[in-house]
Amino acid sequence: MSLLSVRGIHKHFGGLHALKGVSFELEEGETVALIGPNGAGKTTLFNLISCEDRPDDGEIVLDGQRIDGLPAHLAAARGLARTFQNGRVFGNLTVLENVLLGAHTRLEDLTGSGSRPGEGVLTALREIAWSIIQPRRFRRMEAELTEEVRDILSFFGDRLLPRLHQPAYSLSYANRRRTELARALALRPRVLLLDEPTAGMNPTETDEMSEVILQLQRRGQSMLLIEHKLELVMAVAHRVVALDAGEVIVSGTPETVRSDSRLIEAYVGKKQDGVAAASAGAVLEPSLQA
Ligand SMILES: Nc1ncnc2c1ncn2[C@@H]1O[C@H](COP(=O)(O)OP(=O)(O)OP(=O)(O)O)[C@@H](O)[C@H]1O
Repeated sequence: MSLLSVRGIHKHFGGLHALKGVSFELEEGETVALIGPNGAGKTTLFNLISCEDRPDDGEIVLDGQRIDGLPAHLAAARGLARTFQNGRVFGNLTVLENVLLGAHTRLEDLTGSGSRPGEGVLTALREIAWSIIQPRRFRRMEAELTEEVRDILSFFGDRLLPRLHQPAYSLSYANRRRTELARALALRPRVLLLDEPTAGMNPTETDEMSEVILQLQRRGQSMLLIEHKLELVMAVAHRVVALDAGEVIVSGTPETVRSDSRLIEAYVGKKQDGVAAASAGAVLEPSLQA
């Protein structure tokens, strides 16, 4: 049984049929890259898998259980964590606080508080009460979580650790994106969804992120990755699923997908008749930006 199964997903936005029966699998420990030109439906698919939106048809199964249509916080509790294309951190919180937020779902499990949308104040009161009733246990847990945050931040070398207590607004763009990824990792996700983790990064930062992804892979982390940079896809993906206009046009190993004429067609927008030697790699390097 696959860790994540996406089966026959359809999504409409008014008259636009954004996803047309998309299916693919993610196995335990695998990194699958979702590629495709702008507007292909990649982010829409991420929004459905992370349960920020629900499909019109089809099903999404994590570890044998359907998750499509669940509230997003329950999907997170089942082990889905994501990062966003534009990077989302809380500017006024420190790096430590931002990453601790990622562990919040697990903290709730321990305290039994289990927040729901609209219950923010009640949840906070319950947690404060809990910390007063069991201060030693709470402090121990906090110390353990802080240690865990340090461990996660060490993935990024000395990029974040020395900045543990700095507010996120004072960080560079690349460090804010690293902080966001660290927060997702603090959830200890079964499946990590990375939406263009190197967008806006320079080549050195991109190489570093590629190394982080490979490190996560070695630890057995299962990942779905949206990425336009072909070099990064080739370096980290076990398999590639290429979308165009809401449909899977080709899937397979990076090498086979890269040289598939359907991918070239999707990006270039017309048949490459007579271009015998062309491969998607040759046509699309250095990035898959449409
Ligand atoms: N909330 C929405 N309302 C209306 N249309 C939407 C909405 N979200 C996405 N779309 C449309 O659905 C299609 C797929 O968009 P999506 O953002 O998923 O593509 P993408 O492959 O992620 O593109 P990009 O690489 O540019 O991020 C596009 O035509 C987009 O305009």
